[in-house]
Amino acid sequence: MSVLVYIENWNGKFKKSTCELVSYGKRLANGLGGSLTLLSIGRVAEDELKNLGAYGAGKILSAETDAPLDDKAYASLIASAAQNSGATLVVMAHNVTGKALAPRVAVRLNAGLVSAVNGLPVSYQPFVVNRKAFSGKSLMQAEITSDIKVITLSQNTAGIEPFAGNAAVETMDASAVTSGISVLSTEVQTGKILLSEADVVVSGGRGMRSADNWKPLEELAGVLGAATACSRPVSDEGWRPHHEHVGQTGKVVAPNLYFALGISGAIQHLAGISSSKVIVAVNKDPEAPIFSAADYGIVGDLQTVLPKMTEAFRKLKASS
Ligand SMILES: Cc1cc2nc3c(=O)[nH]c(=O)nc-3n(C[C@H](O)[C@H](O)[C@H](O)COP(=O)(O)OP(=O)(O)OC[C@H]3O[C@@H](n4cnc5c(N)ncnc54)[C@H](O)[C@@H]3O)c2cc1C
Repeated sequence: MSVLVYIENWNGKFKKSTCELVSYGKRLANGLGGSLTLLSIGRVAEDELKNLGAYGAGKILSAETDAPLDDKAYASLIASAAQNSGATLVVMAHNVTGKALAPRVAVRLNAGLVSAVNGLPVSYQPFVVNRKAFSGKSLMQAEITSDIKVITLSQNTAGIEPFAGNAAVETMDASAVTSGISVLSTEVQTGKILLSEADVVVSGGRGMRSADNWKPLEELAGVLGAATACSRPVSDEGWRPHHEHVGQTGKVVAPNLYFALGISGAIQHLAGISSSKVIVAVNKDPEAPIFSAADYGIVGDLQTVLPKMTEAFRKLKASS
């Protein structure tokens, strides 16, 4: 049973999450006793593609096109690559792109689809996976019984395992990509760390008390090179812009480090941060639910804890 992994690029570059996806694909292929093929769509330099050899990539199909990301066209390319490479398992990231493409690919391949998969399968035969359910509050097991299967992997749930190997890049004909979309203009956000891509996120809740108190949080974010975020009531109050709101009805983030400052830890907030690798919570209430989700917790008042944290990180950075 061979595996096809769709690898998304951002302006011709891959991210750490791509390495996790490739390494995951390799482990799946090993578990199934088959081979791994990667598919890249867009313009990516050969060296960037070959770097993925260190994570288990053997064969990489590079479909070079300048067409904009168009779900219909991309899904058709991924389905063709799966058919041509004989893949019976297609894997994508559980991000905005993967969530849009996976159902289209599954329909084209007449495949069963399970999204938001958590880590490696529970068993390969039958093919059973854990997936996040109830906004990430619990895990459910799902079996895919169709011959061809499609899954999307939740970020930071499989880890990265290095593999020794060289990747061979093959060009795939992308002339079939005829997009029904033409991009009229693009506005690139500059100077700020994008929340969805940030490695570190510093997030504030109603415990920050008011819009005027945000300076210390921004200072901590500045020292850490982090993106800033907030809970929903904070953006509803207008203390912070809506695009910073994280959770079930806001952005889903998956940083390596998430600071929850004055956030109670409601299930709707946790839904947006459950893929974070390490969660640090600061709250004055020792019974706050956020402490059950956090890896590290500080019980204390933000007004005293936050400046001390910033100072400590500043010193650490200066000495390293
Ligand atoms: C359908 C639906 C969808 C929702 N979607 C979202 C969503 O996407 N994202 C989201 O965030 N919420 C969402 N909510 C709201 C959610 O239920 C919670 O109300 C919200 O997350 C609480 O925000 P908070 O933790 O900032 O505020 P609170 O619950 O008020 O918590 C504030 C915390 O700060 C602590 N605190 C207060 N002062 C200090 C201090 N000086 N120092 C340290 N700690 C202090 C308190 O102990 C408390 O734990 C949704 C709700 C519904 C019904």
